[in-house]
This record gives sequence, structure tokens and C-alpha cells, in this order.
Amino acid sequence: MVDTPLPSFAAIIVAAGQGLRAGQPLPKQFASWRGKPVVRHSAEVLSRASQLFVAIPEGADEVAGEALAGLSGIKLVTGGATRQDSVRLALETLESDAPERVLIHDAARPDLPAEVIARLLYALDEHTGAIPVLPVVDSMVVAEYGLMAGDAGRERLRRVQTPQAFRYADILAAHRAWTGEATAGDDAQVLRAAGHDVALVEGDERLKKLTFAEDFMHIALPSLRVGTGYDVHRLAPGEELWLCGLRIEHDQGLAGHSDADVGLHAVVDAILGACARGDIGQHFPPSEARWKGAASSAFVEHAVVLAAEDGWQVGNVDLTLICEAPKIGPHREAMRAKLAELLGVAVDCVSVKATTTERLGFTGRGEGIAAQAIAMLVRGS
Ligand SMILES: Nc1ccn([C@@H]2O[C@H](COP(=O)(O)OP(=O)(O)OP(=O)(O)O)[C@@H](O)[C@H]2O)c(=O)n1
Ligand SMILES: C[C@](O)(CO)[C@H](O)COP(=O)(O)O
Repeated sequence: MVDTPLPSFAAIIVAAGQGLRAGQPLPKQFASWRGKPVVRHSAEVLSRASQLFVAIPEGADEVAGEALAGLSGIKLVTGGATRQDSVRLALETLESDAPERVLIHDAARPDLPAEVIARLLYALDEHTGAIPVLPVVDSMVVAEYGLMAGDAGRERLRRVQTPQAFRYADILAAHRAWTGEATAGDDAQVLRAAGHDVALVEGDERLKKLTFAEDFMHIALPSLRVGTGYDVHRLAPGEELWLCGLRIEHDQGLAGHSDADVGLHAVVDAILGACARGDIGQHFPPSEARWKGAASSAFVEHAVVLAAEDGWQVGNVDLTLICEAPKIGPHREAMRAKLAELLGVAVDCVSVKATTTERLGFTGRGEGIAAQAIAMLVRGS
């Protein structure tokens, strides 16, 4: 079915509410969510409509214009005191270029899958209206004076979402004829009151309506950060070889200002990168004598402290050592244990891998050892 071209349709996004329950600095439809204004998410998806109207609060043209900047073809219309008023006002505005089909969508449901739009539009081939629904998974009860007054029978209940799809002329007439409550829950109720059927199509949990402050909370504090690190040191006779905090017996060692532990340096840069705290050279300048011959384990411990200052703790680290020799395998587990100790994490959060470059490049010629690392930081508990 999804390969069938979509029928032409107009769209209305209702974004004229106050968003009081969400408690955001702006009406929730203009607040930021996953990096852009809430209303922009569905406006981008519905920009494929033949006409797209967005109902906004009185006097919100500027904030709405900013939220929808760059999206062509959107017409703003002032909404009303209730959601239903906003829908009717937008429907009336559409009449001058009446479409056959119209989708009516809550701006407060930003994550709009294209598959739901398709299902709704195809349902209009057989029905005057169609709405996306989801099953009720919790038991439902009738409440009276704070007590359970009986089972509400969830088998017959569905959770209703938007967008809701209608044959335009019928939904316009139904709104005009509506004599029920001033605030019908949704447009499907208005259409049914006018005697039309409403098809139920499969909705999507992604269509959750942003209603309360907690619906925005996880966005304020991203719980993960990722950073990468890369380092190289030259192999030279007469130097000690330190890798991942361990002294490794080998016929050459790594030259550098500190102990030149290339593996730990890559890990330090990955942690610093994940919390955007610069790089190892900024914190431990090779120009400073105090770092001459310093154990790089101290650099790792300092990077962990810097991340913790910003509320982060190390989630996991994956380090790859790139060299022809020495063989890393025999030391891998000891390296993992040492690195886990320095990072303050369990060993299973630390991966140490190794690879050769098939004798290609400076590592292949045994001139140096390279290391690359990735680190994930998580919000400190
Ligand atoms: N007069 C209104 C009221 C609501 N809406 C829109 O209808 C959708 C669903 O309404 P709701 O989630 O209740 O939003 P608000 O009414 O803004 O929320 P609150 O009740 O917390 O103020 C929202 O996109 C809202 O912008 C509208 O266009 N016009
Ligand atoms: C239209 C709707 O989103 C369908 O679930 C719902 O009825 C809106 O209710 P609200 O009280 O305006 O949030």
C-alpha cells in the first residue's frame, strides 16, 4: 500500500494553545524539543501537503515565524479560545481553495511518522473520517469520589491521536453544525455528531502528545556524550615502553615529554572531547617541565575529574592500539584491568584492541605506535 502515491491533501496544524501544563519558557508548541521548535517537526513532515495552515495564538506571528523559518508555503491563521475553535477557523480559511482531503494535527505531537499519514489518507477512500488509535494496555476503572466504582472495560477503548483525516467538505459542515460541548475532545467526535463514520487506523507511540514538563525533561540533560581520541609516539631505542599504564618489555620504547603512553593519551583525549574540555596538550602542555617523564595515568585520572565536574562519569571506553610490535594480546587483560582502575569503571566497560597496518606506513615500518579511542560519558548518578 505504501507504494501507492499519496492522494492530494491539505493540512492544518493546531498550535494556538497556551501550553500551560508543560510549563516551558514559551508556549510548548514553540519550545525546543530534540533541537528544534516543537511545531517545526510536524510542519516539516506536512510541508508535502498541497496547503499547510498553522493555527497560532493571537499575536504570536513573530515567534511562529521564527519557529517555522525557511519552510515555504505555510500560512498562519489566528486560532481561537479552544482547540475546536482553532480547527474551525483554519477550516474556514481553507474554503477559498477547498481541498478534497484535510489532515488536522496537534502541533504538540511532533514526532509524526509518514506511515501514519499514508494509512489515514488511504482510509478516506472508504470513509469520511479516519483517526489513528492505539490499544489501552492498562486496566481501566470508573472512578467515583476517589474510589474504584467498576471496571471500564479496556477491550472496547482506544487511545486517540492525531493527525486526523477527513473529507474536507464534511468536516467543515460538521464543525459548522456542531451544537455540542464547546470543547469537543477532537474532530472525530464532531464528525460523528454530524452522522458520519470514522475509521480507526493503527497509530504510533511516537505520536505521544507533549503535555507536561516531564515530556521535555530528558531533552534538557542529554544523558550521553561521546568523544574520540587519537595519538602517535615515535619508537626509539633506550626508551621505556608504557602502554595503558603498564611497562612492557620491548627492544624499543616510546619517546615523548611524559612517559609517552600513547594508549592512555588517546583515552584522555576521548574523555576530554566527550565533555568538550579541550585536549591533552591544553591540560598537560609539553612545554611545562613538571610533565617531563610524568606517568600518563595521572592524565587519565585528571580527565575523569574534569568530566565529573561537569556531571559526567565514564560509561565505557574502546581503545585500539596500532602497531606491528610488541604483540598486545598477552597484555590485553592486564591493560583492561589497569585502564578500568584508572577510569573507575568495571572491566567490562573497557575494551582494548590491537591491529597492525600490514607493514604499511610509519606503524608498519615500526617507526611508531598509534592509538585511537572512543569514550562514552553518562550523566553522573
Ligand atoms: N485554543 C487552542 C488550544 C489548543 N490548541 C492546540 O491543540 C493541541 C492539543 O492541545 P493541548 O495539548 O491541550 O495544548 P494546550 O491547550 O496548549 O495545553 P494546556 O492545556 O496545557 O494549556 C496543541 O497543539 C495546542 O496548541 C489550539 O490550537 N488552540
Ligand atoms: C485531539 C487529541 O490530541 C486527540 O487525542 C486530544 O483530544 C487533545 O486533547 P487536549 O485536551 O486538547 O490536549
